[in-house]
Amino acid sequence: MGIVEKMKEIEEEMARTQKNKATEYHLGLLKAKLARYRAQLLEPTGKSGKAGEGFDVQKSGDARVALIGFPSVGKSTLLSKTTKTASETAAYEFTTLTAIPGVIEYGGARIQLLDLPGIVEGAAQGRGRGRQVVSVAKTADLIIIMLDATKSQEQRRLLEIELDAVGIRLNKKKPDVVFKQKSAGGITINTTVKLTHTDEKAVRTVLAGYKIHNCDVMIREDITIDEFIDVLLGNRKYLPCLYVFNKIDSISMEELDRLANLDHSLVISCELGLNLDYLLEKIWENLGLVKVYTKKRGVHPDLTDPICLRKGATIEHVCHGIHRTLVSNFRYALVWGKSSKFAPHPQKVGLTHLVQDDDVVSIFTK
Ligand SMILES: Nc1nc2c(ncn2[C@@H]2O[C@H](COP(=O)(O)OP(=O)(O)OP(=O)(O)O)[C@@H](O)[C@H]2O)c(=O)[nH]1
Ligand SMILES: [K+]
Ligand SMILES: [Mg+2]
Repeated sequence: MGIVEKMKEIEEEMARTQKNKATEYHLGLLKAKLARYRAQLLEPTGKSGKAGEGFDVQKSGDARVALIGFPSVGKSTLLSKTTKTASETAAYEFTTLTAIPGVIEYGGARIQLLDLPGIVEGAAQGRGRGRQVVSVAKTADLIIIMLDATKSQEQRRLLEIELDAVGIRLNKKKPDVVFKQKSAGGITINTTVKLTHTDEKAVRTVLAGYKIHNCDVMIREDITIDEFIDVLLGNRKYLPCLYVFNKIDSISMEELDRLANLDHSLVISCELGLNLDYLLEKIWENLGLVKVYTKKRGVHPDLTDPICLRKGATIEHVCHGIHRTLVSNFRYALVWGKSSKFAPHPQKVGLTHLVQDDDVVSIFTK
């Protein structure tokens, strides 16, 4: 029996099993088993390139955004409208058959936008090019789930299931759980909050399911058992996601209003170019990019060519952005802007200083 069939059997058994106190642990075990099979399913199967890479597209620029959606929702139209790259668009499904990268230039950043083939239900299990598509999604810094505003809302849930199946968690933080495996000493479970979605026994059952008999677990958040399994497996990707409803030229104002107000959602029309600027703004915001301008002694900062960094970046990252060897000759830096505690005056800082958006930085070397 192949993995997909085995998974199907477990899913069927889970569906058959009534959910109550008595079956909770059995269901927990089944869930753990299912998650293990899913992981196996995603193991690379030999020749087709790098592990889980899917399509062979080089990452470039400051961040990568992946366009995920059913066929013909307008993904390629969006790429063609927001970048200099043209991707074939047509009224028929599966027009796009491979990954097509374009570059969005925004706020001094170069953001790689990946147009991808449309995916269908069962993509994660290998239907169509779905598995490749969802693998590429895992390499992105932001996912755009593109939806056809004229079609049923069911689309969104189906896409979420596909991404979930490959370990992508959308708009979620990594659960606050510390898990440490040991070679002896049994299982210790500590909790700092009251668990309302699961309990210690369920956690122990799952650990048994993974044949883990010695470990320390510290739970610092009211997690579900699924979230605990995520921590255990460890290879989950927690990514921001924007739900973009396209083709609003073809829906009523009431419907438009409703969609625009959903969480993490916005509405656009690629065809009419409606709201595309707002989309770019939201992409920037959700990527959490920070731009820093550099300044040489005695001259004005170069405002045309910022260095783009991730939120949480330090002066050390700025140095790397300028030159590879700068860090080894580093003496101190002066920073102007939001991160200077003497703003509007500069602050003298070291390599570990956190920079903020729009800071100006001067590096002084030995
Ligand atoms: N009404 C309307 N149609 C649009 C809009 N954007 C795209 N379309 C149309 O939708 C159809 C599909 O567009 P594509 O860009 O090829 O869609 P896709 O998601 O890339 O499709 P696949 O590559 O097949 O997965 C084309 O006929 C487009 O002209 C829009 O904003 N409004
Ligand atoms: K199409
Ligand atoms: Mg396309």
